[in-house]
Amino acid sequence: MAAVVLVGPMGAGKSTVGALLASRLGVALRDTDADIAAAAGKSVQDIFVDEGEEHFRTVEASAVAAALVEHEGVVSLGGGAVLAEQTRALLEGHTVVYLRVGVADAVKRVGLGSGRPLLLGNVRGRIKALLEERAPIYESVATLIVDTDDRAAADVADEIAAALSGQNPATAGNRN
Ligand SMILES: Nc1ncnc2c1ncn2[C@@H]1O[C@H](COP(=O)(O)OP(=O)(O)OP(=O)(O)O)[C@@H](O)[C@H]1O
Ligand SMILES: O=C(O)C1=C[C@@H](O)[C@@H](O)[C@H](O)C1
Ligand SMILES: [Mg+2]
Repeated sequence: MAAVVLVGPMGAGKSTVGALLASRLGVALRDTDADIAAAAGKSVQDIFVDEGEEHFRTVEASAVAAALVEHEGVVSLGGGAVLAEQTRALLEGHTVVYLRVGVADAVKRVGLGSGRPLLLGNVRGRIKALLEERAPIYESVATLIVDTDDRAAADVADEIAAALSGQNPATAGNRN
């Protein structure tokens, strides 16, 4: 079973913080976007273009279910993985960290949005809408919420590692 699961929108830093956190905890990172791309033999973006978002979400739900059971380290989910009811149910009982990010920082971090099919055409507008729509969903699955705006990824990873080891109980355990 996964030790800790990272959720949050595109640009929150799930993959980046996930790698740093895994190294602090001495475990491996499993990133479900990477799993899906490896299994399909093509990028997430190409899966969206060739097979469509609905197909991607079906594959994603299976990839997340497998990762949560099989992987004992850090699991970083794709930004939209929590849209699946099955995934939200599977997250119950896990330590789930919501990496929160505001529109400005998310836009800065994703740049032109390359490789992120849902941002094509209007990066800022799409990010703003996705953050608004999804914030309550991320909050509902989170056992810990960590703000990432104006912070280095290493600092975010340090806070999570400290909270997990019980050094910072004030920020731990705030499941909504
Ligand atoms: N706290 C941070 N401060 C500054 N830059 C960051 C921070 N976290 C991540 N980044 C940068 O932002 C970009 C996006 O980060 P990352 O790919 O980890 O996001 P993600 O949450 O995994 O997004 P996606 O849902 O698209 O997979 C990367 O270039 C990364 O280096
Ligand atoms: O927020 C989203 O819906 C997505 C985020 C990425 O991690 C990828 O899973 C894909 O680009 C979709
Ligand atoms: Mg990622």
